[in-house]
Amino acid sequence: MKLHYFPTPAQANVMSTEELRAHFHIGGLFQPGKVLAHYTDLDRMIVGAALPTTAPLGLPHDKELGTSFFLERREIGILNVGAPGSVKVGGTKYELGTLDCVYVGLGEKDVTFENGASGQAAFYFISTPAHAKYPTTVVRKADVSSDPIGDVTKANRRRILKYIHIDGVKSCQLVMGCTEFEPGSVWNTMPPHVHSRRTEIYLYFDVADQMVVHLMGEPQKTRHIIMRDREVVLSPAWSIHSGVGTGSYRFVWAMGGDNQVFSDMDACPIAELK
Ligand SMILES: O=C[C@H](O)[C@@H](O)CC(=O)C(=O)O
Ligand SMILES: [Zn+2]
Repeated sequence: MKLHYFPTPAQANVMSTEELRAHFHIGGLFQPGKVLAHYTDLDRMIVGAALPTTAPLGLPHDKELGTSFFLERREIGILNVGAPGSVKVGGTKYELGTLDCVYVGLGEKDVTFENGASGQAAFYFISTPAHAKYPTTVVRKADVSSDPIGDVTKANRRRILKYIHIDGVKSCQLVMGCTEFEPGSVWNTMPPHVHSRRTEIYLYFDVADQMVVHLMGEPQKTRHIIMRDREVVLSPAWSIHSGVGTGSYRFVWAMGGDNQVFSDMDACPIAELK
């Protein structure tokens, strides 16, 4: 499991494109027949993907974890960004349609990913340290309702679908969901914000052959990273995390850290961005 250590804001401000990408961007996470995961120093979040083909795949238990199995001291949120597939937890099989999610709590030894009939299931996961066990729970996309926010004239009309959060599926610290847009809207998280209490990881997907220009960095010293389909960007506490697509896209956001209240964020007014 690759370990990610973060530069300071001052270091990030002067990095080259290549250096910035090496620290904050993860590509190639979805590989047929493999489970790949990266261990970050963002609230010790592990980000990964499982792309089962014919055989089921299990969670890794690499030495970086220091435990005898992946969820011994952790919880995990798994979201299917592909066609239907299933996740088996203990003896129970959970069928997950596109954009369905399963939360699995501390202590579950056997978690496996299985492909569905179409052969295109794609599981994305985020795991955070946990200190109590919450029940394994499936959250279906159809059951996650949300009123749209933003404004078509600002190209940011979108729905924030919250799956694992304080008023939904309970967790120790993980907060996880997905944002999708109304046709023609392409800006996420604009105006941007920071939240020093929590760190955040984005997975951009359904980007097709377009790109998302992801804005990061301190609000008055922004940098950008070009994102392609199924790529991940890491956002430390001091960084904004916002993006604009050249076409339609969706993204999964996930946070670890202190306060789980979604609205607890410090806005960065557009007029003050640099
Ligand atoms: O802290 C919250 C996260 O940054 C995202 O949920 C924001 C987002 O999806 C959006 O505004 O489009
Ligand atoms: Zn945020």
